[in-house]
Amino acid sequence: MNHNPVYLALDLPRLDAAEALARKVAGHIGGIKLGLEFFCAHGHHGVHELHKLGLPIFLDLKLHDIPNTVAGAMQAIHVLQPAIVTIHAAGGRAMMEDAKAAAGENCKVVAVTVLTSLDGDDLASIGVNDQPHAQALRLAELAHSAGLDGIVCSGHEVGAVHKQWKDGYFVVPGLRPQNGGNGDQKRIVTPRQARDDGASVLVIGRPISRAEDPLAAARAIEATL
Ligand SMILES: O=C(O)c1cc(=O)[nH]c(=O)n1[C@@H]1O[C@H](COP(=O)(O)O)[C@@H](O)[C@H]1O
Repeated sequence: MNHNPVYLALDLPRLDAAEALARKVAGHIGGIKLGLEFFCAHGHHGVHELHKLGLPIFLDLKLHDIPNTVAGAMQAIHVLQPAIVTIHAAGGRAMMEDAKAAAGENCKVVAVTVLTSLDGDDLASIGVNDQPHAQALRLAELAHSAGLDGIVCSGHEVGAVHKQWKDGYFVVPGLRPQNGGNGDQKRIVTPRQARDDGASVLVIGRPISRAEDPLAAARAIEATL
């Protein structure tokens, strides 16, 4: 049986609504991604509740602080048994090394390179003069050398990153089916293209959660993979 690479991003303010949505599409996704909105609202309790569905949990906390603080945060979430946790590659090598060392045993630690909501102009405005592609590759190399399991990047970069890091674990958000609107995302591809280019995990939120019929949307995405 093929492993379903889709992790549903549950960016919803209400716990009952998040649980209901996850339950509805559970047969058509491979895991659940709980991010800042969910974690700030529902914390450990919310994660324990979603664990009841029996799907792997991706805790997208995008940690970015001094090494000691990030390592402490990683230890504090062992009890939640996440399958994947995100940190920011821009936190630097020492932060990434210490985060990995502090992670639970079966937890993949992946570093966000360049957010999919940013383009070249956004990078220039924060003093990064490279385009997203070059910056994502640079941070991927740093994450690799720091001993992480993989990175988060857009579908525009995943093919190139895959070529330089053969056994990396690549999380790709910013996915839109053929007929989907961008919203706040600037570097998007289709789920199928990201998978074909080497994505290990496809993060999909609004194309399912905001669809008129989320179950039909999840099924339609699954059928393209
Ligand atoms: O780390 C992430 O998951 C992430 C990184 C990134 O560069 N871009 C990005 O959109 N995400 C997350 O992926 C999800 C995308 O949601 P949708 O745009 O609704 O599919 C959100 O939960 C974001 O927090």
